[in-house]
This record gives sequence, C-alpha cells and structure tokens, in this order.
Amino acid sequence: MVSNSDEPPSLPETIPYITNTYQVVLHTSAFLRRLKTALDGTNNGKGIIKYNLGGPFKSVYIVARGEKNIQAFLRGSRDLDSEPFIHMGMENLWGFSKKDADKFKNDSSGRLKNPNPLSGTTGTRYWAGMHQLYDEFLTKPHHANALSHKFLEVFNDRLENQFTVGKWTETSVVAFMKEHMFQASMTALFGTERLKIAPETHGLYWVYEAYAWHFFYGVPRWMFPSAYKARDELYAAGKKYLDAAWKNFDWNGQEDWEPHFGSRFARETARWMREAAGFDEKTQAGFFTLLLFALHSNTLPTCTWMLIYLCKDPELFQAVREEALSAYYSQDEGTGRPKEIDVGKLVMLPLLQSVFAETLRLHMSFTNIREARKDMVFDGYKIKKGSWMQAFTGISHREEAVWGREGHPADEFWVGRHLTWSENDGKQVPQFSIAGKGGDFYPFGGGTGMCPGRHFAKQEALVALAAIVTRFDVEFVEWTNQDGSKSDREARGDEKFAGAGTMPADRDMKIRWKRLW
Ligand code: HEM
Repeated sequence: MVSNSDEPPSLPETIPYITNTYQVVLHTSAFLRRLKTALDGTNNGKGIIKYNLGGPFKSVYIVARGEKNIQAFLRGSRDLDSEPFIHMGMENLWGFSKKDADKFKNDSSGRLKNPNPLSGTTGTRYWAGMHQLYDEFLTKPHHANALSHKFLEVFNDRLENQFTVGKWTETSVVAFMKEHMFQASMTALFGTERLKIAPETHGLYWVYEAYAWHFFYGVPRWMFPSAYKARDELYAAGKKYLDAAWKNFDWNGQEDWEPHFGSRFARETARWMREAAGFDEKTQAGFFTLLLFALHSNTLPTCTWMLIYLCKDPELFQAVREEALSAYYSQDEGTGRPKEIDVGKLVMLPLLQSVFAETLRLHMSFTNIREARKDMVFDGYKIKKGSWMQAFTGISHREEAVWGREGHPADEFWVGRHLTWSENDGKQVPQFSIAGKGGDFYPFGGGTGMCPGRHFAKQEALVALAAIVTRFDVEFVEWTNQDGSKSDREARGDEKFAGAGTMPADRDMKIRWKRLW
C-alpha cells in the first residue's frame, strides 16, 4: 500500500493504469477479489482505497468499509452526484441519441423538486422530470400495488395453464423463471402487446443483459460484435412496440393497465418522452429498452435464487409455505383451496423477508458510482472535483466482521441471519430485522437515485415465490448445466455479472413438482 497524509492508499496493480482499469471493466469479479485482499491488508482502518481509471487523470476513490462512510457516500446527494454516471450509460446502454443524452448532460439542476441553487440551468429540467415519473408512477404504493397485482394475475394463469393438478412433472428452475416470470412481468409493465408485436425481444434481452456492463463502459463494438448486434435489434424491437402502442392506445381511458402500453408508468413515460422532453424516436426506444433491463435484471435472478434455496432445503420450503398461506384471505368455495392473497401482509412476513434480504445480500453485486461536484474532504482525505467514488455491494454485503455468525460464515446463505426470536403464547416467534445495517446492506442504492422500483420488486419476488410454494410439492432431482446436461457442482453466482447487478445462477436446478391446486 502506498500512502501519504492527504491521499488514501492506492490499489496496487501490475501494469500501471492498465491492470485496474482492465479488471474493473472486463473482469470485475477478479478486481473485487484483489480489492478485498488489499482492504484486509491495509491498516488505515477507514476502508478507503484509490485507483486510476483509464489513465492518470481519473481518480476513483473506493469507499469500501464503514457504516458512516458508506452512508455519507450514498446520501451525500448534493455534493456527490450519480447523474454523470447515469449519463455515461445513456448512449451505449440505454440507446439515447447523442442529442438527447446531451440534454441531460447540460442540465445540472438535479432531480429534486427545487433546482440545485449552484446550477445555472434554465429551461426543461430533464433529471427532475424523469425522477418525478419514477416517483409518481413506479414508487408510489398505488402504482407499485397495481403492477404486482397484474403480475400475480398473469403468473397464476401461467401456472394453472401449464401444470395439471396432481401430476408430477420435471422442470428446471432457472429456465422456468426465465420463461414465466419474464412473461408475467413484461405483461404487467408493458402490456400484452409488446411480446406479440416483437416476440424477438425475449431472446435478444438475455444477450443485452449479459453485456450490459460492457455497453455501459463503452467497450468497443469490435470486441463483442454479436452482442452489439443483439442490442441494436432490441432497440428496433422497442421501437416497433412503441409505434404500435401509440397507434392503438385510446388516450381517453384512465385505467391503471391496458394491453398496448401496459402500466400507467409505461404510458406516462412514453408521453413524457414525446411531449415534455421532445426526445427523438431512437431515444424513446432506448429508454424502453433500459426499462426492460431495470425490470428483469435484478428481480428475476433474485427470485430464482430464492426458489433455489427453498428447493435445496425442504424444511425451509415447508416453513415458508406455512407462512405464505397465512397471507391468503379467501378460499375457493368449491375446493376450499386458498384464493386471494393480501400482498401487504405477505411482504411483511418475517421468514419471507429474511429469504429475500439474504438472497439480495449474497447475490446483488452492484457498483454504486458518484462524482464529486466540488473539491471536498471525505473522511479526512482530500477529494478533487470531478473524481469518482465507488461503493461495491459485492464487498459490503459479504463482510465477515459484519455478517458472519458462529457456524454461519458471511459467504453462506442462512435465513436466520436477519431473524430475532421472542416468545408468544409459549411459542417462539420470529421477527425480521435488518435495522442499523444501512452502511453494510444497500442492494437498492441510496439517496435520490435509490431504485424507484424497489417496492414493486419486493412484492413481485414475494408473490411469485408464494404462488409457487403454496401450490407445488417439490423434490430436488439434480444440478444441470444450462444445456440440460448433468453438472458436477451446484450453482454459483455467474461472475460475468459481478459489479453490474444481481449475479444469476450459473447452473440450473432440475426438480420434480406436483401442482396441489
Ligand atoms: C431486486 C430487484 C431490484 C434491485 C436489487 C434493484 C436495484 C437498483 C439499483 C442498485 C439501482 C441504482 C440506484 C443508484 O444509482 O443509487 C436501481 C435503479 C433503478 N431501478 Fe431498480 N432494482 C430492482 C428492481 C427494479 C424493478 C422491478 C424496477 C421496475 C422497473 C426497477 C427500476 C429501476 C429504475 C428505473 C432505476 C434507475 C433509477 C435512476 O436512474 O434514477 N428496479 N435499481
């Protein structure tokens, strides 16, 4: 470690200005392993480490440890700005035209209702407009609830239509979720028409998702030509859907959901892009491609992992089933089977919340990035205006000193980690708690840029899981590779996704299951 008084230690690298840059962009899992080793070796006690990205001029300060520092990093929204980082992905990942991406670049008024007083921006406030859309139509309970109800309706229909009551069938968990959860959440957010008009969206999406991190960093096209081709075809598929939705939607209706645009959020986003922001067609299709990524890239693998953990542990499966059944408030008159579920109650159940949190803790590997708006001092170190700061959930979420418990190291899935127990009527009753862990657990980011889909995401994952565990008896068969051949080991997080979001399972789990109702 190299250290002087104003500067934190630097992350050593074999080839100056090359090794760290190469790894953080193209091999983030290796970068994180090296970072962890360096952190364990440093005795500055603050967990702040510096490196240079792409040459000597871009300093990056990694805020790796310490509740206070991570909180300050996540919440310091006025001085530490996530907008340049989002802007960076707008052309290559989102698919914006340069002209429209520049509208965001030139707007320094921020996302909040009142413009940043330091900003001289006049005219349309693009960041604030986008933030308001998220806040009003995605985060607010009415719209988050409408999305999860539609999701559940479609997901339930699919379970009922695909599987016969009382019949055992074999299925593969990862492939099953990639088909059915994908389709149900697409319908909830974007309507039934998107996949009818552009069925290629489904196949193209997985390629786009796998290379999203490379697109974000602007890795040249010649390195991954087929991924770039799939990305461009996905933009074109988004345009087909938007053109048809604009043509067929009846703007006089005010329903929460209809088949052409889907949710109110999608409809209002389309309207804002065209009417208030004046984006061109490329940008409009690009934004709806980015929303695909936001919708699936974390929730789908998270829910898949949750199901994998339950299928691995029949006792936990049974306990979660009993808990989930307690959230059903009506029964079918003929069969006496559970019918309607109280989603508000379901998402507060301790065991289910604990399975969700533990899965996000272990598998959400995201790089939070901020840029310093001005020269500042951070935990005693001088940070120059324009420097980047990064915080990695892949480090914080796995800190042994924070998460390790006797017999349950931080790297292991253990549902008891977030539960406390108390006695009620002679019975031990669990409570879920992750309070006081804000600096060690931040799967949804933080500050004004915090994930606006977090409530919908939790509801979606938990209703999907509840629908499965209450309806199916399940038996584990074997681990397989993605092509269906037998695997000699169980699934791990796919390292290709390290730093970019939830790491999907790199193996599939074959199960037998029987629908009960
Ligand atoms: C388990 C599921 C999810 C996780 C872990 C997650 C996590 C995140 C994170 C870490 C960010 C970046 C926050 C930041 O920069 O500070 C983000 C942004 C975002 N998420 Fe989620 N997300 C999830 C599901 C969803 C869902 C279902 C939606 C619905 C469409 C969604 C919509 C968005 C959007 C639109 C943004 C961009 C916000 C912005 O730029 O201001 N997310 N999410």
